[in-house]
Amino acid sequence: MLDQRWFRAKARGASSLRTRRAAALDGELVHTLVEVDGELYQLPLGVRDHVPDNLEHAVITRRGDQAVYDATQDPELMSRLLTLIADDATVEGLRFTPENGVNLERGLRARPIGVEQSNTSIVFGDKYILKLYRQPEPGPNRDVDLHRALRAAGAKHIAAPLGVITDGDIVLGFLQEFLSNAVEGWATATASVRDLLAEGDLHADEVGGDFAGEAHRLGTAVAQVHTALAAASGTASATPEQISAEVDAMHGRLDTALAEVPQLAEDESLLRSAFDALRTLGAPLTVQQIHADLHLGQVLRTNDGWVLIDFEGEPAATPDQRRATRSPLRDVAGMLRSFDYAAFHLLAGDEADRQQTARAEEWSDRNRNAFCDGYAKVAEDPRTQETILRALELDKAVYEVRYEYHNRPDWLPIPLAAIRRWRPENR
Ligand SMILES: Nc1ncnc2c1ncn2[C@@H]1O[C@H](COP(=O)(O)OP(=O)(O)O)[C@@H](O)[C@H]1O
Ligand SMILES: O=P(O)(O)O[C@H]1O[C@H](CO)[C@@H](O[C@H]2O[C@H](CO)[C@@H](O)[C@H](O)[C@H]2O)[C@H](O)[C@H]1O
Repeated sequence: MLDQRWFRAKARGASSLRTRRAAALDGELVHTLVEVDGELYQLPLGVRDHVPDNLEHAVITRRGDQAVYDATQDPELMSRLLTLIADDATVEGLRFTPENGVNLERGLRARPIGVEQSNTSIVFGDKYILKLYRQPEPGPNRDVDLHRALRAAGAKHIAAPLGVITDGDIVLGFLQEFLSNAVEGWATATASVRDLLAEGDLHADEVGGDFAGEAHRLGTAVAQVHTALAAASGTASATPEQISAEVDAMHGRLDTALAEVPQLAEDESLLRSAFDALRTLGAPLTVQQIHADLHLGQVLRTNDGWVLIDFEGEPAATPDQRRATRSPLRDVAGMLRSFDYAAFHLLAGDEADRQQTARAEEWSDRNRNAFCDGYAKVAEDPRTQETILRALELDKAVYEVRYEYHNRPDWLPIPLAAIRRWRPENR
């Protein structure tokens, strides 16, 4: 577990492991929930006498002739989960439930999605994708609930929810429509930047891979999802106490980042005054349910348009924090930061080449503006709320500084440079 991306407490390690529940779904598939230092993890296990060569990498332990291995890597065992959902089955207290009115196709070949993520996802044929939550929590599951609410509101721009696996009030798995012709926003955006940087003499609007049309459509899609979420679960005006608590939280996140990343110190006062400016906003701040972890890796471009995925919320947030209503501008800020990342990630770690830096800035400005233009077709133009947007972008950049410091130190200059671009002499 310590080697897996989904094991969140890597830095801390693990000192105790306890099996909370083990359910034999059949002779070879054993569903387990284990507690590591009090935190719950989902581990579907395969148990076989003879493990085929292509599953050797998944073996966890052997008991005599029997091997115990990570069942998510075994297409045959995963296909059984789809059959159980299609059958609306209950086995050993686990419920496998299709969404109302959904008839699932059985017998589709399963394959793990293959990318290391916070959870483990399995694709069935080219039709369905099942996300197994590695750290499932008792109580409402935001990803499932918001997909259902958006579906009920007739929202486009999401993948249809098709079924769930539950254990009492714990959602273990979420089956959705698989968008087989989709490509991730991050891949298409960065391909566009690569085209631009390869063409030293051309501007962002002159190269074949210009992304502005896509950024515009993406802005419209995000605003439509916000409008649908507002219709489904309402909006409110944040009280002065709520705003104050949010500003305090921003300062708290900054305190933590400053203690860990010395390079952030020179911009401390810029950051603090951007956060404090929220305390004296002249206008009300509207809050509602939002995506809450939006970036170019959370959007897929299909033949029909953009789709937002993964409504779990911020990875590090507590369940209560995830359920809280937030300003939709937080999602906008996340996406604006992502355009900045896409523009500058190819240059991270290199000596600054002025021409390429200028091109990357141009790409970022062009696509950030196109996104806001697209958003403004459906909802209020985010750029009219400059103070809020600045504070939210900087708060996200502070989060990213810590994230990169711990996970991808080569990319640390990306959020640090973004913060520096807010210095008055650089505006
Ligand atoms: N409905 C879908 N159709 C096609 N691909 C998807 C779909 N949902 C997720 N994916 C792919 O699976 C990856 C992981 O999904 P995500 O919901 O972000 O899981 P995690 O919580 O593990 O990050 C995504 O980055 C995307 O490439
Ligand atoms: O795993 P999550 O998708 O919940 O998010 C975490 O990892 C992201 C990186 O995969 C990280 O995003 C940062 O890098 C992205 C490019 O890889 C960029 O598009 C985002 O704008 C940037 O924030 C995210 O912050 C982290 O929570």
